[in-house]
Amino acid sequence: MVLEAYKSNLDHLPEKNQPAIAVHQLNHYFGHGELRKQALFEISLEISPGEIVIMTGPSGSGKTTLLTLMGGLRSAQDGSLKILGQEMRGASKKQLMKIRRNIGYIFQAHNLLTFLTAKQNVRMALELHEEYLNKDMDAIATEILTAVGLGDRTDYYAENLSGGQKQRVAIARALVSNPKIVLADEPTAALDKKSGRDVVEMMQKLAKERGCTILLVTHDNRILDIADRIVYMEDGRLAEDPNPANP
Ligand SMILES: Nc1ncnc2c1ncn2[C@@H]1O[C@H](COP(=O)(O)OP(=O)(O)OP(=O)(O)O)[C@@H](O)[C@H]1O
Repeated sequence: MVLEAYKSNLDHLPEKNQPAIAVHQLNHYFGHGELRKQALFEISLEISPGEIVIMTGPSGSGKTTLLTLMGGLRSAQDGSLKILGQEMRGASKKQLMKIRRNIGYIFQAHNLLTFLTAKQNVRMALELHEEYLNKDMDAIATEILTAVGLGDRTDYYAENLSGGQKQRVAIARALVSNPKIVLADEPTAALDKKSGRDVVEMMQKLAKERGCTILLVTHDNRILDIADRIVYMEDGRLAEDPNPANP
């Protein structure tokens, strides 16, 4: 009953008015007792549906911690964190799972299964969603791989693809089920300048076509221009970049 109510809450989400991500006074701590260390301090941030936000800032400033909290990959401890209207603090495992199905994840180490083909890697993401089980998942996987420029590589094993191609497969895999949110952590870190640029432009294009919200963590100044907005993290605190055109 509760789950049903929650499902209908998600299905009828007033997307235009409600932020995709709403963070309010979020604190996060690692360790216990004397070793307890605060990593995030009073973070507040709202991201609208369809918005592309880049988070940047020095190493160790808390970017990955915040991203994994938003992805429901670690538990929110203090403050409020709403993803697609669902409060993540105190959420049940079921609620977290439901939210995770609406999120695509792209990490630096693309995490492809190297013994599967590009198409099989993308298909796996669809198999997690009941609504695709009766559909032609191979055709859907092929379509998105073509959209990221890999139409002629669908049957290549991931281990035989270049770094840039693997990252494009990871993008196809993250976006194939039309997630409402994509969280990307340093998606260009392992790529040369041209491949990095291609990959983020691909993400930007697919996200805009599909109305998907993107939060992307990067140190890569060359890709800041794809963002609608840039936020800056330092020492666990967040600030809107005062001058995003000249990082
Ligand atoms: N599992 C953990 N246990 C203890 N401390 C942690 C843990 N994960 C992160 N930290 C600490 O929290 C702080 C923020 O780390 P985080 O990885 O979020 O930073 P970051 O901005 O993503 O850094 P980078 O750009 O290097 O990835 C750092 O001081 C880090 O040492």
